[in-house]
Amino acid sequence: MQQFLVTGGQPLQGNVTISGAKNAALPILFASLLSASTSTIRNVPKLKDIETTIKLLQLFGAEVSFADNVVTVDGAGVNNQFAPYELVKTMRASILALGPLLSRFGKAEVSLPGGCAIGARPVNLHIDGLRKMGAEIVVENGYIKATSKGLKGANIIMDMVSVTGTENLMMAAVLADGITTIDNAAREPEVVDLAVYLNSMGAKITGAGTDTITIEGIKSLHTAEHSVLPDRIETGTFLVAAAVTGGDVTCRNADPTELEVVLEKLREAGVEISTGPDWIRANMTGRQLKSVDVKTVPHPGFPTDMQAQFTVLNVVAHGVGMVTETIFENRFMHVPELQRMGAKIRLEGNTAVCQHSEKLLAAQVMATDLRASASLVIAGLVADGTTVVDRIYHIDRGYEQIEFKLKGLGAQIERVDAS
Ligand SMILES: CC(=O)N[C@H]1[C@@H](OP(=O)(O)OP(=O)(O)OC[C@H]2O[C@@H](n3ccc(=O)[nH]c3=O)[C@H](O)[C@@H]2O)O[C@H](CO)[C@@H](O)[C@@H]1O
Ligand SMILES: C=C(OP(=O)(O)O)C(=O)O
Repeated sequence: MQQFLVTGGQPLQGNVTISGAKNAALPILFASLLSASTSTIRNVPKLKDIETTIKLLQLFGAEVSFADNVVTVDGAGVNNQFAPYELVKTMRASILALGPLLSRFGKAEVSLPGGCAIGARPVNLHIDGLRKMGAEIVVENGYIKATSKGLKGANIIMDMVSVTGTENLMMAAVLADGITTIDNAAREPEVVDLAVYLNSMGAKITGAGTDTITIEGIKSLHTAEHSVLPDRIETGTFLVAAAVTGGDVTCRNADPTELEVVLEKLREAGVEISTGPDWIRANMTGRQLKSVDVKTVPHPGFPTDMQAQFTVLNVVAHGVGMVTETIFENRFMHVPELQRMGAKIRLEGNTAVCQHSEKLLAAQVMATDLRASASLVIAGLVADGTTVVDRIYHIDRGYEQIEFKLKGLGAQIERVDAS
């Protein structure tokens, strides 16, 4: 197992290039299963989750190549609709195989993803929506077994806003007979990027980015080319790292329109934020960080995937900041680890009350999930001494070459094999 050794004290300075968004690339790769033609997808980040997805696509019978952040998928040979637990358990987004396989082949068997560190994360909304479209679904022996004699368009009202739920149903509806509407749909930029990709393959989707998405089913999809949108969470993570280290960082290949709330919160925290069409600069030189209250909600509100990073920001900042998590029931696993570094945080229900902590001190800490890992690395960048972050396979799920990017900004961080 590998660890990061992070030595604090260096303000981050310079430019960093943002990768394509994991949470857009994953559904887009699964969507390529809907077509028997070849898709070319650019700006795909080289991540563990992408490797897992490619393994799954190959297992289904697709021909896939991945080089220089470009993936090509030829779906002509897909002849297997079984997603085994061994692969699914490492990546929840594997559930996104369900809609496309069922829609194109009339059958799919996908392992239940199971719970994870941040919460139970059930998939009932995916299943209910597909049933509304006429699928027969049983859940037994840990697998979702779905069949259909041809999905039919339906009016689906989602009980809760679900990102992958919306994506799964949107993909399934593309080849269904008739018109599907998804109400209370997720409005995340990654949902929009998936719709843009599907439409470039010939799908008829309108309303993505609003809470009602309409999909007119068609018979088949054709070849397509698409470039994945920039990763707003990776961008936000680097901006927070710049803020807490008192640095000056410009994120290149970033999209400021994707993370307006985060930028507003950073401004409120005293960070000088400037933006251009494809860059965002966070300058903290000579400024004092102030605590901010954040509450996670579905897009366009404050993203849960930035919550752990803002917890660290509030520990470094002056004042008391309340971080409230409303999306996942167990997304404060980073708190006890940050406390080991001297962070003054008190958990009150689903709120972390974060107090300015004079000094963070290096410690051995354990990453428990993707964004928790990012928060521990950020804390290490400001702590006195060398922090050891264990279980960094979590961070490799979602951050492309994070240590090289951080080193490029002057950080002291090394990847080592755990002794
Ligand atoms: C691969 C991907 O895109 N992952 C993102 C996606 O996860 P994901 O799509 O899994 O998250 P959801 O939007 O589905 O989850 C939101 C809430 O709805 C609940 N729920 C969801 C589905 C369901 O069938 N039943 C149910 O109760 C979940 O437990 C959670 O409490 O959106 C999350 C919320 O922005 C992000 O943190 C993840 O990074
Ligand atoms: C929770 C996340 O991802 P996933 O849904 O893939 O677990 C995340 O990206 O922060």
